[in-house]
Amino acid sequence: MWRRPALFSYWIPSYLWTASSNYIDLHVHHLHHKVKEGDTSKQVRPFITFVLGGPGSGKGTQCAKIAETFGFAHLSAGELLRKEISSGCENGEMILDIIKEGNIVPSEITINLIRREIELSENRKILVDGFPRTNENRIAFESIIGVEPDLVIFFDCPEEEMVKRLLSRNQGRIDDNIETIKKRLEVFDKLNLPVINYYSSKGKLQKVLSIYCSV
Ligand SMILES: Nc1ncnc2c1ncn2[C@@H]1O[C@H](COP(=O)(O)OP(=O)(O)O)[C@@H](O)[C@H]1O
Ligand SMILES: O=c1ccn([C@@H]2O[C@H](COP(=O)(O)OP(=O)(O)O)[C@@H](O)[C@H]2O)c(=O)[nH]1
Repeated sequence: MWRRPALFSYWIPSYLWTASSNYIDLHVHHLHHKVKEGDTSKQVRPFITFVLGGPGSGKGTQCAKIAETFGFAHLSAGELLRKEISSGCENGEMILDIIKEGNIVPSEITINLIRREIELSENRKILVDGFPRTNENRIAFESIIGVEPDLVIFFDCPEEEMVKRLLSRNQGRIDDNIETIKKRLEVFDKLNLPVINYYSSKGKLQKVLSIYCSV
């Protein structure tokens, strides 16, 4: 999909995360071959960061902070799917039924939404929040988009804390009820943890303890 530029003209950073009692500080440890400030060429391969974690672990909250602090574009897969539902498009009803049950939307639908956003964005530093949810999602992304993520951040959070946060999220979400939350937690354990383990084995995973993050 993107022409890989001669030599590496995209970011290959290594991040150092420091967790302390009530905040997380993200330090750029060193940067090699940094994309020049203001380089918005769509020909440059984007620097892709996947942000994973259980439901309510704080992915959206922390992505907003990372995006603001470090100038990333923030694409939330769940938000893109919810927009599809409210747009009344042909897949809307099917997506709604799947989200209500805490299940996973077919890869092709989610990936097409993510791809469209990446293509529309001038920003070459992209945070993909809440995707991939399954190994099947991951493999489909690699095959359709043709790239692997440069970095994967995992917000690790105790289950009881996630439940507490989701029940007080108060955003009127159809899936923030105890029955659907139980299902989402099961799906996370069964399908998303293997993705997290996969990226850990590839040396791409940065684990952050969510209880030490500030809102
Ligand atoms: N570190 C935190 N401490 C307490 N509450 C938090 C924290 N991070 C997020 N929250 C709250 O928990 C809820 C879920 O967070 P959110 O970022 O939406 O999670 P996710 O995107 O992983 O589902 C939100 O109401 C948010 O304000
Ligand atoms: O790649 C994705 C991302 C989200 N979802 C669906 O959208 C819901 C909400 O996801 P989101 O990331 O917004 O919230 P979280 O469950 O992490 O709180 C999930 O339970 C899934 O049903 C999906 O099917 N594929």
